[in-house]
Formats: sequence, structure tokens, C-alpha cells
Amino acid sequence: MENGAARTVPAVIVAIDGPSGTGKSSTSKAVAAQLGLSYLDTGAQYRAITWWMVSNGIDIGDPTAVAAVAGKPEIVSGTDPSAPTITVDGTDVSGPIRSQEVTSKVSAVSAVPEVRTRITELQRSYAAAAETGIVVEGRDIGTTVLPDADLKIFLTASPEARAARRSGELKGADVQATREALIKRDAADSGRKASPLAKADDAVEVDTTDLTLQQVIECVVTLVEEKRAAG
Ligand SMILES: Nc1ncnc2c1ncn2[C@@H]1O[C@H](COP(=O)(O)OP(=O)(O)O)[C@@H](O)[C@H]1O
Ligand SMILES: Nc1ccn([C@@H]2O[C@H](COP(=O)(O)OP(=O)(O)O)[C@@H](O)[C@H]2O)c(=O)n1
Repeated sequence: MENGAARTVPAVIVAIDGPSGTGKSSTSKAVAAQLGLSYLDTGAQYRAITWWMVSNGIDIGDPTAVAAVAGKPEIVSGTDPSAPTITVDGTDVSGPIRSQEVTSKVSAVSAVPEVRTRITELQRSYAAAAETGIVVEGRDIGTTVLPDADLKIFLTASPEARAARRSGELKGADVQATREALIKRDAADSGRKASPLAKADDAVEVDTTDLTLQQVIECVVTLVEEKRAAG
């Protein structure tokens, strides 16, 4: 390279979507860490706004009430894949956003168009600010948030595998109840009008049912490297 100038690698944008328990978070964090990219957990942002609504006594069942205050909480995501963070109005909410109450209410809040518009803008600003690139995971990243992403992945897995993985995390939670809750949330997320959970036409689908997490990570890293080499 002339004058010893550093080679500039263009920022790469990777969108990873799919239902709950398919491995989006674990895969995205590992891929981002391995490739020196930022990482954004968009589900955590929807969980954070839901936590704020619950904490402020907003009636989640009333979309007009939710829409009216959708602009109020300030949500900040830390995008280091080795230590992702999430705060609402300066408070660390990484623990409370995983509560059963938030999990059971997040689909209703995230179906409200005003909530989606606000959070989508926030997500785009994080993607634009990522110098080396970013792995963004969620439900509508490839279809709506970042339709020009360099690489789109759609992860799937059988409901049984997903429920077993989630109950493993919740230490002894009933697999059957977890499976039912997952299926209910998938149906709400896929069936809503505003930006539903969906595979983009140009996304690569990876069924993770019979793959180890390490195999999924290697598959995605290879796809990113192939894109970079081709581009
Ligand atoms: N391919 C896989 N095989 C086995 N367990 C997995 C696999 N991918 C993820 N897991 C585990 O399943 C759980 C859910 O994964 P996570 O990445 O949080 O999924 P998602 O973000 O899609 O909800 C985690 O405990 C994770 O370690
Ligand atoms: N891009 C996204 C990401 C999450 N969500 C919503 O946020 C919820 C929580 O997402 P999550 O990724 O934390 O869920 P899990 O996969 O961890 O169970 C989903 O069930 C959706 O209702 C969304 O609507 N759009």
C-alpha cells in the first residue's frame, strides 16, 4: 500500500432476524466480537420501553395510551459485544427487562406503530455510527430497519429446541409452558400489522435445530467474510 497508508475496510452491516430462542443474541455477540464489529440487541430496546411503560403504570392493553408516551423514555444501548448494556433515563435495566412480566407484555407494546417508529430511528442511528460495522439482531432488521444490510441472516429452529434452550436458561422452568409462551409471542410478533417478524426475500435462512452454537457462529462468520471478499 502506497505511503504505508492503512487499508480501509468498508463498514459491514449484518442483520440477524428470527423468532425467540433461535440463537440470535449468542450468535450475533460472538460474530461481532470475532470480527471487531459493534453489536445491537434490538429486542432489549423493545423490552426497555416496555419496562418503562410497566413502571409508569401505563395501560399496555391501550395502544393509544402507549402511543401517547412512546417518545418519553430515553433508551441508550451500549454496543460492545463483550459487554452490551441498556439503560432507560440513565438507569441500568439489563436485569429487569428479562422479567416474566416484561416478556409477557413486550409483544403488545412493540406492535404499536409509534413505538416502532421511535425505536427504528434509534436503531438506524446506531448502525450509521458504527465505524467498522455492526451486527444488529431482532425481528424486522432485514425487512424494515436496515433493508440495505450487506448480509441478512434468518435463524430458525424447531419449537421444541427453542423451548428446551430457553427453559435451560430459566433453570428448571417447565418446557411445555415455555414452549406455549414462545409460540404465543411468535404468533403475536408475526401477525402484527406494523413491521412483523418476517424473513427478508434476500436473507439466508439457517435452521439451527441440529447445529451447535459454535457451528452457527462459524457459518455466519464465513458468510460475512465471503461478502467482504466479494464486495
Ligand atoms: N445452536 C444452538 N444449540 C444449542 N443451544 C443454543 C444454540 N444457539 C443458542 N443456544 C442457547 O439457547 C439460548 C437462547 O439463545 P439466544 O441467543 O438468547 O436466542 P435468541 O436471541 O434468538 O432468543 C441460550 O442459552 C443459548 O446459549
Ligand atoms: N426488531 C425487533 C426486536 C424485538 N421485537 C419485540 O421484542 C420482543 C423481545 O425480543 P427479544 O429479542 O428480546 O426476545 P427473545 O428472542 O430474547 O425472546 C419480541 O418478542 C418482539 O415483540 C420487535 O418487535 N422487533
